[in-house]
Amino acid sequence: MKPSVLVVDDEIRLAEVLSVALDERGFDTQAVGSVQAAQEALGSSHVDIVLADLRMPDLGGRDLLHQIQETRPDIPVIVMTAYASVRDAVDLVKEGAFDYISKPFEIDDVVATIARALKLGEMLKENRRLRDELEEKYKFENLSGQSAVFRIVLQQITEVCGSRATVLLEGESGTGKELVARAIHYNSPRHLKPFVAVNCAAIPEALLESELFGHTKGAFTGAVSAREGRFALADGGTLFLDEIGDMPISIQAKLLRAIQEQTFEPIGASKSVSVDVRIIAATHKNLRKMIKAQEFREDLYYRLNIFPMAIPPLRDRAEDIPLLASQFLRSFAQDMAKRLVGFTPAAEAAMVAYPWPGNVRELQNCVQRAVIVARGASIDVPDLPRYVLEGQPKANSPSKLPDDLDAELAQIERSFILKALRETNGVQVRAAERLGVTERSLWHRIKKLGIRADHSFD
Ligand SMILES: Nc1ncnc2c1ncn2[C@@H]1O[C@H](COP(=O)(O)OP(=O)(O)OP(=O)(O)O)[C@@H](O)[C@H]1O
Repeated sequence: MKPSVLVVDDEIRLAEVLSVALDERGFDTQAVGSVQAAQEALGSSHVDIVLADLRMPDLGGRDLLHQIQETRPDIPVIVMTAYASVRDAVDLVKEGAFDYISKPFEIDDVVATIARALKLGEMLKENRRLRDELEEKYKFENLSGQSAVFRIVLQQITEVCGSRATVLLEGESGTGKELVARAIHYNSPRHLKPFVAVNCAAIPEALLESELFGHTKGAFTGAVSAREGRFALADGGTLFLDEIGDMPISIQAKLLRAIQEQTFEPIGASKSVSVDVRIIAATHKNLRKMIKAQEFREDLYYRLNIFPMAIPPLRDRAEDIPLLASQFLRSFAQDMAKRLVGFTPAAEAAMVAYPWPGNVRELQNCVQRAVIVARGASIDVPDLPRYVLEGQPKANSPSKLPDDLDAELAQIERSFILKALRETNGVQVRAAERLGVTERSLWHRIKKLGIRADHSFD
């Protein structure tokens, strides 16, 4: 396809002459006489490059440049100007125009400038494609779950994503905290700026301060050159501090100041650096307990805990397991080019009943493995890792296979729940505690199994 050029000049004759000359050089050119006409052309046809006259009587080249930057940032704009206005054209280049050409111009110069702009345009389009892909990946529709507890999470993301509020995500490992953090960022006004993640548990204490705040050249042995920290890299965007509970107490004061005042000194620097960074922190540890044990600063906790979100463990939203599992199945089967239609009811029941201590990550790994080993059209019980099945309370005689696994598992679950209710005189909070599940999870199971509240529990 020929590269398409839009020429905008109120002296329409000039625009047309240029257009003919460019067409002869292999371009597909349109000539229009005003900014409004240019906007229409941009809206209705394919345009790679815009050549706009700086001065036009109604809206000028500057207005058009700004509009294109807003709406079509991947289209480079070349400004055409009379010699007397070169200064203004230079200003427009500073404001983001690709280049300027001064009238009267040689057509070869124009073609050379367009060729350079096209290269840039291709790069911008590629960047945009990558960014769209990334945004698509973290759009929060990609956070799957329809259970009531998970809907609360989705609702909270909607509430908080538009603001700059610090978010504290609390939840077990593998529950999706990082995915939630990304969903908040990519749905916030900061989405075009970086999302920078730091796993505080994975970086040795001696390096963490420099990793976060950067250092000057020679600040310490080994600092052979200056390095920007993650705070500076996240400027304008979001800094995700994962495993904040593992942040050494020695760095917590500096972190608190950086969050509070949005300034910090890189190691070895005498001047402060100012940034504009939104913080999302995550932890699987109980920070309140850590405060009591003097392992976490209380002031930092309050600063982080502006908008707390509890990300539920998978066992508390067991009704989401089939949905998540089939999504993972589809994606892994596609990656491995395998034809798999789904799970057998028995395999699904086994997954729903397993408590998934590693949460969604563990489920994802389990499905991946099952997709690899599956030989039939559906994933069946033997395709699941043994631990998923062994995670179930064992049947009376493990060597005897049940004829109906679903019914067998339901029966086992039912008898344990009844036993727990009996031992706690029907007090569900205490029965849930005994069974190591939340009250909500127990309630769902009671409902699913049809255990009546007035049951005698025998
Ligand atoms: N609701 C969800 N829908 C789809 N995929 C999910 C969901 N929650 C988590 N995942 C997937 O599960 C995996 C673990 O999620 P993530 O890394 O966000 O968890 P985490 O809580 O940050 O874990 P850790 O505390 O161990 O860092 C990821 O591959 C993620 O894509």
